[in-house]
Amino acid sequence: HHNWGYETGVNGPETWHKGYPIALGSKQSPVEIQSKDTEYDSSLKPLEFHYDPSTAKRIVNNGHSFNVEFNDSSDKSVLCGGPLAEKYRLAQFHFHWGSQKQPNGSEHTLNGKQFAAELHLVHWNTKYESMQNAVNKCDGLAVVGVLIEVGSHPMPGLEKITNILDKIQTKGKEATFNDFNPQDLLPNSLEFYTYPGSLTTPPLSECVTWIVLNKPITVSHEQMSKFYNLYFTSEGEASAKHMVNNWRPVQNLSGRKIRRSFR
Ligand SMILES: CCN[C@H]1CN(CCOCC)S(=O)(=O)c2sc(S(N)(=O)=O)cc21
Ligand SMILES: [Zn+2]
Repeated sequence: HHNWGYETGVNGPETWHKGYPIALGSKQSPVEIQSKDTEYDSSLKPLEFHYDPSTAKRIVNNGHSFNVEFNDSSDKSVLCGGPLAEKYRLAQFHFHWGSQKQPNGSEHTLNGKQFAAELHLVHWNTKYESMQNAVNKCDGLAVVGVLIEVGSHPMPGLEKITNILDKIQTKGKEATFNDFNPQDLLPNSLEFYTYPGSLTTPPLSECVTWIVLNKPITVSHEQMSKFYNLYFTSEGEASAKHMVNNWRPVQNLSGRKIRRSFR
């Protein structure tokens, strides 16, 4: 089952449980967030992003999305505060999106709305030696989810990314990607929702403290369309498949409480 993907009925989310039984677990992600059903928690601290742009290293098409990878061999780029009891190191960020025809591709939905796309900033708990160790601990990862809508204004912080995507069109391609601060991809407000969940792709480990920002960012149609030009498939593969609709549908909350940082 290492050829999981997003092709409905072939290797898509409905088939993942065959290789990863945890797919049927009770702490799966993403989920639908209904603000009215969340609980304001005054003990939640403000989120603190301490990112050093020099830790940005590489951008890679991994056949599922593209990852901007960071050097996580020291505490130079960390997330703390919010619901987190410890410091979490930034390892990578990536996106999930829809397609030209089916423009909605966010994973979390907010008050019944699915957004065009979603950014995931992936961090692992520094009390565990590595990401590998962290993914099998319930407090191993902290992923910040940023909802993305398409509007008339481009997102300046996204330009550096959309301008290099033509260098990593197919699976396995990579390019150097230095001097980038992911804070340039955040909305003005850091109000957030938080709940215990999982990776939204195999291995679907239930190791994630999810932190979903309440406000979306806005990118332009031109910026979004550059995502649709990527391929799931590697160069020269028989049938080329555009990298579109790489999102998992919402999963059952199964009694989980979603807390919010704002009244
Ligand atoms: C395509 C595989 N995606 C995985 C890869 N990693 C997990 C496995 O790592 C083993 C060392 S990950 O921790 O980088 C990660 S975070 C998310 S998400 N969409 O929930 O933010 C998915 C994934
Ligand atoms: Zn993701």
